[in-house]
Amino acid sequence: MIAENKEQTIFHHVGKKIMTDREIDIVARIEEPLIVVLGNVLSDEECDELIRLAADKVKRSKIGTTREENELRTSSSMFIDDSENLIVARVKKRVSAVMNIPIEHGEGLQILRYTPGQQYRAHHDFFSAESKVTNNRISTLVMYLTDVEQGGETFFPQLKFSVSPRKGMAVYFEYFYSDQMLNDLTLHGGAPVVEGEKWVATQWMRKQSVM
Ligand SMILES: O=C(O)CCC(=O)C(=O)O
Ligand SMILES: [Fe+2]
Repeated sequence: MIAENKEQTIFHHVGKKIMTDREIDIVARIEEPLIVVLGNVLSDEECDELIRLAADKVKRSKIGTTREENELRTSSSMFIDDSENLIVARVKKRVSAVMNIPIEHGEGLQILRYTPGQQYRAHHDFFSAESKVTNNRISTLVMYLTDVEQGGETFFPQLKFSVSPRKGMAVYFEYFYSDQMLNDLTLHGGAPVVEGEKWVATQWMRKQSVM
């Protein structure tokens, strides 16, 4: 039974499909906090193109890419701001429809690459109250651009839940609840890759437009 006092969510899709320019599958969901596993979000070609754009960017210049030195995240990351690119524009439009938030609230697509041993320790995507950030993040879509032979799961330790990376699939979650405890439960990380390479594209949405 769904409790009457269930909190409002941003994600409004029901049933098993989301109709965008692509038919996306709602594979599984946890209700509070809302976590949704999605299938068929990106085509193989779109995944490959996002990886190519990111790899290209690393090669062209070291600007825009950071090899993380801290303990929290050991992967490499870069933002794709290639709005000229037709595939990027199409993906962003789809992502906005899935997340039910205008793309102007998005920070741009962040591409992360993990090689064996690399990981993203458990963290929250929102900024803490002490950070004084006024336009905080409210939701996340992590899209998997590769299959990973072993390891690399997105894990939610408080919920004892994890998602295995699968090319073209994604995991969505949001943390814009009035009950801060629900937001805190969205603690998550990327488990160390054991074998293979893991690439993801993350879209974070903010409460207000960033443009
Ligand atoms: O790599 C993952 O599975 C998680 C990525 C993540 O937490 C993020 O990009 O904020
Ligand atoms: Fe995260």
